Amino acid sequence: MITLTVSKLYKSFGSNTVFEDLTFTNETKSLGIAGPNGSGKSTLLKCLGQLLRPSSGTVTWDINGEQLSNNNLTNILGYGAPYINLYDVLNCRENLQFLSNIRHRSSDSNQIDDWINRVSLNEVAEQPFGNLSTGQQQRLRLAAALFHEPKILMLDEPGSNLDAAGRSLVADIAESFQTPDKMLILASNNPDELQLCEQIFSVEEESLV
Ligand SMILES: Nc1ncnc2c1ncn2[C@@H]1O[C@H](COP(=O)(O)OP(=O)(O)OP(=O)(O)O)[C@@H](O)[C@H]1O
Repeated sequence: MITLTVSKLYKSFGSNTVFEDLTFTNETKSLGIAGPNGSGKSTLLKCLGQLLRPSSGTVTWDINGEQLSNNNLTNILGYGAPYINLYDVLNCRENLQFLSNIRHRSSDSNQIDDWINRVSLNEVAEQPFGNLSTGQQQRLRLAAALFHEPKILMLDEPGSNLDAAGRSLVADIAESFQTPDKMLILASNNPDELQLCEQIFSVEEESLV
């Protein structure tokens, strides 16, 4: 079981306070982060995923009752978002292979092919990322977040630019995280995506709703 504990989290950019004193615990398998444009969903998700340092406060991860050593999420986190850039000049397979190399994992080649198929990019697998359509790029971002089989998955607006089949893929991915040893955190202002989650945190109301 994974437990996320957020305590007195505060983040500002200069004089712009995005949120202050956020305190909550999530033990459910899937947490949605809701709120209108500019309310701080991405900023909170980045703080939870250690992409951004909070101005103050703490984010703590416990797995099966034990705090994660150094709170280090590196090998257990998958993060998919429009602002996670892949390399334009590398093709789909090369981008995933590059990520695998920097994670020092040698066992990923089957997962790479598997995920390229699962996101239906097999026909463009040899195309440079920069030549893909925006929806195809979003599909590769999902594969990049998932092929190393993370325990914690964070998705920011996962359905953006996706067609009906792509949105259904996101629902399948969310479903696959509904097990006690995993946690999905999904930031969105799309009610259909938020419905995939067991519990919702509103950044506007600064509380679980
Ligand atoms: N790197 C940054 N530097 C300065 N201000 C920032 C930065 N990132 C976000 N902000 C500000 O923080 C606030 C929250 O932005 P954030 O992107 O977290 O909102 P959001 O709820 O995810 O919005 P959207 O629904 O449009 O994606 C906004 O006022 C934004 O201008």
